[in-house]
Amino acid sequence: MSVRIGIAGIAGRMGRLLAEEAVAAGATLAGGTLRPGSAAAPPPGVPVLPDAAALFAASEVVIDFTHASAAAAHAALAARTGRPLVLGTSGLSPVDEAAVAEAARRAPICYAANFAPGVNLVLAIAERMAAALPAEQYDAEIVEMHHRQKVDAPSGTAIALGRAVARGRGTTLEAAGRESGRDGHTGARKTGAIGFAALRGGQVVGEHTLLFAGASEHIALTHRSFDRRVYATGAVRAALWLVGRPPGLYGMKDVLGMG
Ligand SMILES: NC(=O)C1=CN([C@@H]2O[C@H](COP(=O)(O)OP(=O)(O)OC[C@H]3O[C@@H](n4cnc5c(N)ncnc54)[C@H](OP(=O)(O)O)[C@@H]3O)[C@@H](O)[C@H]2O)C=CC1
Ligand SMILES: O=C(O)C1=N[C@H](C(=O)O)C[C@H](O)C1
Repeated sequence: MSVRIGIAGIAGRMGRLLAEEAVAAGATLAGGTLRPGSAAAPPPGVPVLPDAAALFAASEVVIDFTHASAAAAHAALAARTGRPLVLGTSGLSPVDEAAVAEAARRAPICYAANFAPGVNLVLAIAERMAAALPAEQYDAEIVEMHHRQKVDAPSGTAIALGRAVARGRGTTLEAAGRESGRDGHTGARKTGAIGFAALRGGQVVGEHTLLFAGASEHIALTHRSFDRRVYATGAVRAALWLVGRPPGLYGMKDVLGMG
């Protein structure tokens, strides 16, 4: 019997690709949801379910690439039903992330800023680079560029890169401090802070560069996605991996065996 996958936000850019990739992986599409009140057209042949509760009831695993405002409710449904959840949505607040972590005590949840395998390798390398390059000598700056429709900034991946740098330096992103959106009389850059710059334009799928800027040298690590299908393939892989796992908060590195 093939795994029944449900897709929240079925009419979105990612929702449509997730439906295609789920079928390509041999899964059955249990159905999808639209934003409440939305008039968007779902991909042909995919059953549209009335709400997220119906989606969880019909599915063995649910994939959510929607909007941050929906993440906590989807995580709560995962906890209530025990059904696995793959969460790719970005822009979650600390409160939303705490709700996801709490839900993961009762259901397996795979939450990842980026489901592309290459990005997860970059995150691991970023942590090692940060451990080797002292914060007093190398300023860490993260630059990302995305399509003009993206609604959150900096991207989830940029924040994950910042967290990886902070971990490598034995601290947290909150303690290191974020410097974003510099404009006007900002004062000098703080030593140890992690800088973020977000560019938006055209149809850029996703580009991230982590720069370590020293007085005499720069070292840059760049990842570029050319096709967002790479995220859909990774998320479906995560969904199939998650079925039958015990409750817990997993990441794409666990799916890839890099945990
Ligand atoms: N982790 C990763 O690897 C990746 C993460 N993402 C993230 O995934 C999210 C979606 O991206 P993308 O597909 O480009 O965005 P889209 O806006 O194209 O798709 C999101 C879809 O979700 C719908 N939606 C919003 N709220 C709900 C809800 N409560 N229930 C059901 N559907 C809802 C939207 O409807 P409507 O348009 O009517 O508002 C829209 O159709 C973003 O947060 C993005 O950053 C994207 C790519 C990779
Ligand atoms: O919105 C997008 O498109 C993407 N969002 C994710 C993010 O915020 O990091 C992943 C990828 O960069 C594409």
